[in-house]
Amino acid sequence: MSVNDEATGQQPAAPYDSAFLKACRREPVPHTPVWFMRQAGRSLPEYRKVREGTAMLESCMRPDLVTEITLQPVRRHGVDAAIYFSDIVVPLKAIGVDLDIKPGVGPVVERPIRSRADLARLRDLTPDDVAYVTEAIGMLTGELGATPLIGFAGAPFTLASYLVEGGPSRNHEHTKALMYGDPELWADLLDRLAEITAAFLKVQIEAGASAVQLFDSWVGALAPADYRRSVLPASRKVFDAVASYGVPRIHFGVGTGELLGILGEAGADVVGVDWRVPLDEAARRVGPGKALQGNLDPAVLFAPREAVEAKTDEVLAAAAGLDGHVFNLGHGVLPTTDPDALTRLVEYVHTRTAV
Ligand SMILES: Cc1c2[nH]c(c1CCC(=O)O)Cc1[nH]c(c(CCC(=O)O)c1C)Cc1[nH]c(c(CCC(=O)O)c1C)Cc1[nH]c(c(C)c1CCC(=O)O)C2
Repeated sequence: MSVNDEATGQQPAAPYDSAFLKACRREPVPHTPVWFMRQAGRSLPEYRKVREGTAMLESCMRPDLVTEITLQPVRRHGVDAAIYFSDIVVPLKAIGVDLDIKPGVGPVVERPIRSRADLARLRDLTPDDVAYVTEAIGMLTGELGATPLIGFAGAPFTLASYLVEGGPSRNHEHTKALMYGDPELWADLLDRLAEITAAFLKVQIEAGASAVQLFDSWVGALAPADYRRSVLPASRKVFDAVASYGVPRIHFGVGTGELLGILGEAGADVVGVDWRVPLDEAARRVGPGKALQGNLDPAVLFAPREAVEAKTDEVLAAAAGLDGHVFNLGHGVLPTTDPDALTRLVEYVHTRTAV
């Protein structure tokens, strides 16, 4: 029996029939589905316990740990989807980029990529490079039963920002210097990253992921014209490469209010929205034919329960007229969030939206 059926004793239906995938396909749902970006991670004591003594990247390569950590938030919160436990830099590590994830800092790249010679170091990703992903997803889909698994990857711009800066960056100055200063090298770098990303998403879908999310977390740093010229072609290439599988494709970035219309053009079926733009306004900007995902401010979870419920009602009211809504936070779960507040939130959204 799968993790979510133990409570009900019901026979699992297929992930295809889940509220999450129905909402992504803009079909009627029994309740608004909920999952949280970064639901698997530091807000959970059981996560900290199993991660003890194992470095982040090493845990991503251990199918037993990946399976356990991915399942933890499904068991605890009853979310409508699992997200595969990994990190956006895992495929880069897999092709030999000398990087590490430093606790409290994020991904750090030993030798940043800033020249044509550096670019030559980014080789193709083959399924054999990430055999542990195929193995872990096989284990996971068995355990998850009817609960869908979301695969993910970092989008070319966000990956490039780590590779070019050499680590996390507030202003992305080296990244933008390359983008404006050597457009040809920039385009080749993003194209290379699009190929690696597409290959990584294909591995996850072929292993059993029911949907994929492309995280372009830092793309909100760009003006719309620069996004259109210098980033959109690479993101579109990723979405096109996985279109034929027919699994929903989600596209998310932070601070993308001014980009929402163009983000829609990259090809996703679902557009993720941070908390700065209400969902009804986001729907006008994205245009018809796409579901939306979001968008409660993750910091709201630090307020008393009544305030969380009031802010959740605002999100649900703005989502009322949408053609497909997946409830999520506007960005990842903050590490010091009370896990019980997340469990209550799932229950609250399910109750308020049950038909
Ligand atoms: C930009 C980005 C990264 N990684 C990711 C993004 C895009 C999402 C976003 O915008 O938040 C994506 C990511 N990273 C992780 C997941 C797991 C799945 C999930 O639960 O969402 C996902 C989807 C695990 C992780 N990735 C990381 C952790 C923390 C490491 C730990 O627990 O020791 C986890 C659980 C490390 C990481 N990796 C990265 C950062 C900024 C950090 C945090 C650094 C820190 O504060 O320690 C790069």
